[in-house]
Amino acid sequence: MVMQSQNQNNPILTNKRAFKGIPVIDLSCPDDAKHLIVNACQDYGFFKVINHGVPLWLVSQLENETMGFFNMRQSEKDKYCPPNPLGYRSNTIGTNGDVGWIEYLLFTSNDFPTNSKTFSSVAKEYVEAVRKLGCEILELVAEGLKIEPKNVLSRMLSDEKADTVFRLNHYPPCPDHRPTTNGRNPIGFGEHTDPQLISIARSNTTSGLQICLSDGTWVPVPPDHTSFFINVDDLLQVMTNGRFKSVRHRVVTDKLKSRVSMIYFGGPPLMEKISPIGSLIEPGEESLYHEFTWFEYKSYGYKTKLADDRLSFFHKGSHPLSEKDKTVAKEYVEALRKLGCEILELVAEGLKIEPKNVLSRMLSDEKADTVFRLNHYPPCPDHRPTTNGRNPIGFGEHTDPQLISIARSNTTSGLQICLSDGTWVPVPPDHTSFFINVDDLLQVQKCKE
Ligand SMILES: C=C1C[C@]23C[C@@]1(O)CC[C@H]2[C@@]12CC[C@H](O)[C@@](C)(C(=O)O1)[C@H]2[C@@H]3C(=O)O
Ligand SMILES: O=C(O)CCC(=O)C(=O)O
Ligand SMILES: [Fe+2]
Repeated sequence: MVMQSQNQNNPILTNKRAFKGIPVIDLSCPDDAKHLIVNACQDYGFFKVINHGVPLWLVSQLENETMGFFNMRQSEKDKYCPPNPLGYRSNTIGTNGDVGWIEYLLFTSNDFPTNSKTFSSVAKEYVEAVRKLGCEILELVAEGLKIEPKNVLSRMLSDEKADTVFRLNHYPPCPDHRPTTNGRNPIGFGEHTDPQLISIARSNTTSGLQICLSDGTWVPVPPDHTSFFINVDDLLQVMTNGRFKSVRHRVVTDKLKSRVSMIYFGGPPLMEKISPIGSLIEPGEESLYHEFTWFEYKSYGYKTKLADDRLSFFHKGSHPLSEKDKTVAKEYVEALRKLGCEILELVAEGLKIEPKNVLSRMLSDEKADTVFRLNHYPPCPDHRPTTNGRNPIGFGEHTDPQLISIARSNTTSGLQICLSDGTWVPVPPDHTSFFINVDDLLQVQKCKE
């Protein structure tokens, strides 16, 4: 029997001739660098910089402090795990069910609460140094693209309200290193693009990072602990009207060595409006993206799963509803919102709480955070019950996080609810009625009474 080695499965080799390696940009020659950077951003959305000016002692000091933190006992590290996605976390990435063989510290601008004063101040100094490097690179991008003024991109990172994220990742050696069913090593950080403008990453000497080329093949990035790797992120793809590619990347684990990476994500101020830069829209071309604020993009993006294509939601050609359908949807949502208010007023009256609009006002507020969802569950041909004896799942069990949800379905059954004793009961469909769910916030409101 011939055993297939992992490399034989690996599409990188089939494409080896086409890919010439990760572009290396020497920042000590800015005149060459600006053109090379533009090419790299167009071809791969990824490149490495050398002679970057960030002191290596600062980089090593931060790596030492970082390992000092991750080497602490689990119970100590768990103390830095606040109820939001910032701070220390292990195994979970984001808040939407993604997991990885990883532990990390996640910080937002200028605030690096850690176990030691030295660690926090070294992190601060490091972020300031890489932010400057980010500005330098974005100015070279502007020069290379001939866009004026040359700080049009970099000013978003230097703005005092810039929304910076800083992340320290630790991927411990992964002992159970059997390749998964698709022949790949277990995942440390699943495939994704970074939502910001640019990301600046430095790792230790352990490999694992891979980037996805435009033809869909994945290539490993040879580690280089003295250099920085630069990613084009989603916003830069939008601002260049798709000329630059936001690079899809992932990290696979190593069986023996632990990997540490430190990544600065350069985001603009939350209220910054993002749209393609006029001079980059070629004659005869159209703006590919709707205008949005970074706040809107981030709020949407942080509700998605890691691997999702967040940009497609803001892509002009791909709005799922026609103009006519959008008007109908708007009218429908407005009618349901009114129904929701009426029900919440009846709830207030029933509970004898005053004033009677105490709940309903939250839906009628002009800033109310409404979500509207249209689901389609195609017939599922492979309808063998799963191992637990149930039919295949269309939408897994959950509670809705809002105040109330108002649902209508066609005549196909499928919805089930869980009773307080844990039994599941089917909801007979009724396409002329609405079904009302008590959501998480209404449960909390009620407990407060
Ligand atoms: C699953 C997620 C984790 C993430 C927020 C998101 O909902 C989708 C984008 C993810 C990402 C990727 C780049 C950065 O590591 C990060 C901090 C970011 O800004 O977007 C993470 C988010 C996270 O880990 O919270
Ligand atoms: O660890 C790495 O090198 C990459 C991690 C990453 O992509 C991220 O933190 O967004
Ligand atoms: Fe990333």
